[in-house]
Amino acid sequence: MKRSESDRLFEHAQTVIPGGVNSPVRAFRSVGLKPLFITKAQGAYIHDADGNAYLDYVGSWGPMILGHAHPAVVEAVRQAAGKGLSYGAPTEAEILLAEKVISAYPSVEMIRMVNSGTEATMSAVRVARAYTGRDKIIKFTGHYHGHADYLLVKAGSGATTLGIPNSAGVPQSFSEHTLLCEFNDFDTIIQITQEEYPGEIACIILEPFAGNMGFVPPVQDFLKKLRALCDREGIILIFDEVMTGFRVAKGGAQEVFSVIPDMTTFGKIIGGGMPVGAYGGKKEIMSMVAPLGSVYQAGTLSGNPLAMAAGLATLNELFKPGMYDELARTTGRLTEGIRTIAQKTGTPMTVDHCGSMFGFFFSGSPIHSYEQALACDTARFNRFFAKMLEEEIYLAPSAFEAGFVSLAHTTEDIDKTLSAFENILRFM
Ligand SMILES: Cc1ncc(COP(=O)(O)O)c(CN[C@@H](CN)CCC(=O)O)c1O
Repeated sequence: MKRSESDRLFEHAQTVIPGGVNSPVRAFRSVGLKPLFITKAQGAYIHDADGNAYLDYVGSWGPMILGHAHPAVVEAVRQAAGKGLSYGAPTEAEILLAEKVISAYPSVEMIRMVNSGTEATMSAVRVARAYTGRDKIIKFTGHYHGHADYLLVKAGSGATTLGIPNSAGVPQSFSEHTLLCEFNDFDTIIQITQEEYPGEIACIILEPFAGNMGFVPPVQDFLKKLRALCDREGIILIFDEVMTGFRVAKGGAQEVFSVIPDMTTFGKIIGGGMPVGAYGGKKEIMSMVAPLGSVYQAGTLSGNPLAMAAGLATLNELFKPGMYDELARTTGRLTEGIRTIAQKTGTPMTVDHCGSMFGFFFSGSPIHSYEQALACDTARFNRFFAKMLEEEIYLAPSAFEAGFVSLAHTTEDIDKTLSAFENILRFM
C-alpha cells in the first residue's frame, strides 16, 4: 500500500507539532506505525494523502454517526457560514440544540454548551463541588474524561495507550482530591464513600459504558447500586456520556439502564463533527452556573453558530424513525459475525456492543475491569490492526478504544469487514 505522501507529511508535521499530531492517539504510536494523513471523507470511507480509501470504524472517535460529509450537515454548516462564523452573542440555534438534546434526556432540565468533552466534564465537576460544598471526587481507573488536571489520574484512552495514565505536569496537590475506584467493583466505592471519606465526596463521575479502556459495559445492577449510594450519601452522580450519548441509544446509557444521573456531560455526536461539548442536569443544580449562580465557566466560541448548525442537522437526521434500529442491526451483524469467526478460527476473543458502539479484546474470558483490559494481548491487537489496515479497514489505533458504526455502513461494508477479519484471524 502506497504511503509515501502520508509519511512525507508526517515528517513535516513533526517539525512544528509535538509528535506531528494535535491529539496523541492519532499518532499510531502504540500500534508501531506512522499515521495516515487524511484528505477527505465521505459516508463510511476516509481517504488518505496517497489516494487509499478505508472503511472507517473510528468516525472521528464518535461524532460521525451519520457517516462523513452527510449532505444535510454540510448544507447546514454552509448556510450558517454565509451568515458569519461567530458573533460572541446568543443565538436561537443554541436554544434549539439545547432543547433537542434535552428532549432525549429527561434528567437534563438545563444545559450549557462548551467546546469539548474536556470542558464539559471539568465544568460539571466544578458545579458538583459548588453544589455540595465538598472537594473530593471519585473517578474510575481506565475511564477517560478529557485532560483536566485532576481527571488525568489513571486515565484511559490515549493516556493508557501511551503508558502515561497519570500525566506529568500535574502537581500532587491538584489531584489529591481525586479518589480512584475500580469500575464494576462496588466494594471499593463503599469503602471510600462510607469508611474513608464519609460526607466528603462531591461527585462520582464515570463512563456508564467504558469506551476508553476498550469497550467494557457495566455489570448487572452496577449503575443502579451507584445511583442508590449517591442518593444515600448526597453525592452528585455524573454520567460522562460524551461518547455514549446518542450512541448506545438515543437517550444514551441512562435510557439503556433506566438509571438517572444528576448531571450528564455530552460531546462528539451533538456537534456532528464540529467542536461542541455540553453539561447539564436538574435546574436546581445548573442554577449554580454563572451568570445565574456563582460557578464561573465561559468560552469565546461556546454555542458557535456553525457548530450548533452541525449538531442540530445531525440530531434531526438521527431522530428520524428507524435510525437507531438500523444502527443496532448493522452493529449486531458485525459483532455476531466477528464472534462466529473467532470460534471458527479458534481465536480467543470477547466481542460486545450496545447500539452502534462496539469493541473486542483478544482474551479468552470476559473483560469487566481496567486491570483485565490491561492484561489483554495488546501485541496481538497491534499485529491485527496493521493487517486490517492492509485490508483497507480503519480501526482505532489502540486496544484501549471503542469502535463505531455509522448509518453509512452498508451490509456490503460489514461483509467486507468480516471477510477481512476471517482472512487475518485464520493465519494469526
Ligand atoms: C468519555 C469521554 N469523555 C470526555 C472526552 C474528552 O472529550 P474531548 O475533550 O476530546 O472532546 C472523551 C474523548 N474521547 C477520546 C477518544 N477515546 C477522544 C479522542 C482523542 O483524545 O483524540 C471521552 O471519550
